Amino acid sequence: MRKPDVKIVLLGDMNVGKTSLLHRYMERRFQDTVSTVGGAFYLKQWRSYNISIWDTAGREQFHGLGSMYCRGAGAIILTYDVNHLQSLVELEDRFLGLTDTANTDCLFAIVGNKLDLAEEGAAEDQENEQDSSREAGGSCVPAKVPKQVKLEDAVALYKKILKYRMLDEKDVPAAEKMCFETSAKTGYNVDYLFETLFDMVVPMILRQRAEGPPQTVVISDYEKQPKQMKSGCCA
Ligand SMILES: Nc1nc2c(ncn2[C@@H]2O[C@H](COP(=O)(O)OP(=O)(O)OP(=O)(O)O)[C@@H](O)[C@H]2O)c(=O)[nH]1
Ligand SMILES: [Mg+2]
Repeated sequence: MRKPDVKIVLLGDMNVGKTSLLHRYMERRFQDTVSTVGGAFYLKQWRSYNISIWDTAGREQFHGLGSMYCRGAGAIILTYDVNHLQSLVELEDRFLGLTDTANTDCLFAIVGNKLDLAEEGAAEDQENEQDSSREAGGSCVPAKVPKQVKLEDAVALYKKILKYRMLDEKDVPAAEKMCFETSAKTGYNVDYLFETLFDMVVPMILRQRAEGPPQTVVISDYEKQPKQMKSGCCA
């Protein structure tokens, strides 16, 4: 298997559409999903770089695995549902702590998915909506509901994340650049989300290559690893 140059992880509550976003990007379609068990990963070649993208389970029972998936991540996509405020709240309450194991220069994107179901999203559907509604199985169009989460709420969370990670706003990409609204169903903004992040992680890869492999072993990191990791899991 090709060795990934960088790791990107999708985190967020169950049902927000993490798996659907990845399917839309990797397989170019919207299809039925089942709630993810544990996690799964895709390998994407972007220019000459290999990027692993990890899909995680939002269900509470898999919560303990989250920090393991985030270990060494170069970017984390915190995903919520624009029509479900609690899913944004959960990002701060339940998921942010899992990112402690990510790289110190890890990038954060905050993504509000299911924009097609929100009233404000109606005008933003892309030309591939026609295709996706056919794939989704017919003419039944779900009723639109007022959008519960505003983009400014996501921007506020991004700023909280910077505080939590003790980062200065001037050293990281601006909040407005890192907060996205998407629809896995219509494809709206999905390529833009992933490809913006890919472009941003390339300099990290180049920096790592220039520095070469780490010369030291951090014993405390080793001790924190779950026992099963010692026998060759690929995370
Ligand atoms: N209308 C609409 N439905 C979506 C969208 N994205 C996902 N869904 C639906 O929402 C449900 C959950 O989607 P998943 O992608 O399985 O959600 P998940 O975040 O991976 O959930 P877990 O694996 O349980 O953490 C499915 O019924 C999807 O078809 C979207 O952009 N628009
Ligand atoms: Mg899933």
